[in-house]
Amino acid sequence: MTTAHAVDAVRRAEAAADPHLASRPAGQDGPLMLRAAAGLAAVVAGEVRRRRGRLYGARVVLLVGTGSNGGDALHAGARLAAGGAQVTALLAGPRAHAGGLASLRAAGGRVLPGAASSGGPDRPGHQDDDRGRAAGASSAAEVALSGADVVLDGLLGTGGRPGLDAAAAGLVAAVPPAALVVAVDVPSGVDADSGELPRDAAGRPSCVHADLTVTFGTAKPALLLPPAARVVGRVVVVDIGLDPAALGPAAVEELDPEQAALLWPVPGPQDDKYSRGVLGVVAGGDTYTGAALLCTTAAVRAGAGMVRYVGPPRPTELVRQRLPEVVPGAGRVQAWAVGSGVDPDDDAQAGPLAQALAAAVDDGVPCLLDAGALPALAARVRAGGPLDPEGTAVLLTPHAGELARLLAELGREDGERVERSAVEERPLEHALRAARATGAVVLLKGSTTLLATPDGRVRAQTDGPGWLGTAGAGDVLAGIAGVLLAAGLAPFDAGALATAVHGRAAAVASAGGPLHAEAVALAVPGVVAHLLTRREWPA
Ligand SMILES: NC(=O)C1=CN([C@@H]2O[C@H](COP(=O)(O)OP(=O)(O)OC[C@H]3O[C@@H](n4cnc5c(N)ncnc54)[C@H](O)[C@@H]3O)[C@@H](O)[C@H]2O)[C@@H](O)CC1
Ligand SMILES: Nc1ncnc2c1ncn2[C@@H]1O[C@H](COP(=O)(O)OP(=O)(O)O)[C@@H](O)[C@H]1O
Ligand SMILES: [K+]
Repeated sequence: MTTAHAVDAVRRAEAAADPHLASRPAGQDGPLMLRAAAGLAAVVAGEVRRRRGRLYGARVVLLVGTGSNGGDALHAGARLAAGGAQVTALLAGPRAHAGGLASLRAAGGRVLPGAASSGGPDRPGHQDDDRGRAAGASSAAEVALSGADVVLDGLLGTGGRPGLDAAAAGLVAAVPPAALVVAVDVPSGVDADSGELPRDAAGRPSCVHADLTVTFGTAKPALLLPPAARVVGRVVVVDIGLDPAALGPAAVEELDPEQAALLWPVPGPQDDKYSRGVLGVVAGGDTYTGAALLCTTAAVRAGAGMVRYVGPPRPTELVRQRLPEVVPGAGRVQAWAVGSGVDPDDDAQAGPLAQALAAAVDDGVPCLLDAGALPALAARVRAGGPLDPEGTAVLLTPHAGELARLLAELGREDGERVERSAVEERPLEHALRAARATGAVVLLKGSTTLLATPDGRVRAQTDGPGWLGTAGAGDVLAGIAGVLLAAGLAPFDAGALATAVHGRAAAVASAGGPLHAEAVALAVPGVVAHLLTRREWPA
């Protein structure tokens, strides 16, 4: 499991690991920063050697803010300079970390003012110009950056307020596209705890876009969470000697292949189709017949003991023709997956949908509620309050637009409006809110899919290629997750595992090019076989 811890928890663990942390005089840096810098330098040196053969002569530019994040970059820069790299530090602020500066200078590195508006490294360069645009980099900084092979972003770490000031933004804008951008601890500008990306006046994310993030002790939540996950690149965690017990429980988790393989239900000799789990599907209708096919195909391919399809004659006939394994009509099930491609005004599907919801609420039958089933849930919660998370196993699978509508529906009496854009900008806040308000586990779909429980546990999965954003992909996810619910997995596990397998199946179906939703469903058995036999995802 990849885990991330909140900034507060990291600070407590750092204080526990180094009791002298707060009292050390400037310039005398303790073991934690020196380990962080050593680990950072080793990762960067390895990456440079992989790319250009050797570290000697590589042009490394450090973007240095005023805090300890800049200190890490400067100490790492000193090590890289000692290894033969040409290292230039560009100072974004009026001061920089004393110990780091001394060590870089001693190793032969250069130190330059970064911002155009600053007269020297000792003068502030923070003012926005009168239109609020970035102040731009100094000409010396522009020259240094234009030839950089590697840029280390040490502007802001866990002590940073979200967003870049004008001086920092000017430096970041001058980073050449070909340079390898390595974020120190977190890409500067992101909100380390929430994963939110502040925007500049033109609406663009005001943060560093990294190819690689080297983080210390444990990942920070933003490295796993949407929307920040898309600006962090590959994440490498450097061990700096923090005690896991001092870190406490993770704020965010991501399933890795070992966990996924352990969770995936494997039938034994004692099993039959009923013990493995029967999934009932209420999906599609006379309009969206495809949703019925995609959801049931995914369920069959994900290894359901049995799939029952409930719907009007036209989709039922299509399912019967294409999937001889599927049993038409309602009956006993171990879980329901309902709502994918169901028009909330479809009278034919309203009855089965309501029955599945009632079975979930009254009898605790596990239930996935997607798309067209979400309004019925909102109505149920408005009438009867949140579901009991102990007595029910309900997984909601909205995309951002559906989550906005669900929250608006739940807050209708208060006249609340929730825009899709607000969910996209602050997905963690909205997913947690929906989980608390409904008593269900919320799976918020997107390029990074977020899972939140009513008691505040969070997982984030970034497994699929952008090609997965295609019509019907959500119906396939519902089929996979439904099978896992029917096999007895808790909604939080079923949702995360289904998301991971769905994303990896999309990668296989895509092989770098376009895919269609059915191909994702068809790729599921191969991905699961690979996972179970090798404990890793297919390449
Ligand atoms: N404390 C420790 O034990 C360790 C800390 N480490 C490093 O220290 C970092 C945290 O250092 P700090 O707490 O000094 O914080 P930062 O280095 O993140 O920055 C804090 C400084 O930046 C200024 N600032 C904050 N937001 C700003 C913004 N938006 N624009 C301009 N200036 C802004 C603040 O006034 C402050 O001077 C970590 O991310 C990590 O890189 C590592 O060396 C590992 C050990
Ligand atoms: N940019 C993206 N990168 C990776 N996966 C994505 C991206 N956009 C969407 N997805 C995934 O594709 C699926 C789309 O589901 P959904 O929005 O319900 O579409 P539909 O209703 O057409 O099936 C979700 O699993 C989502 O996580
Ligand atoms: K940084």
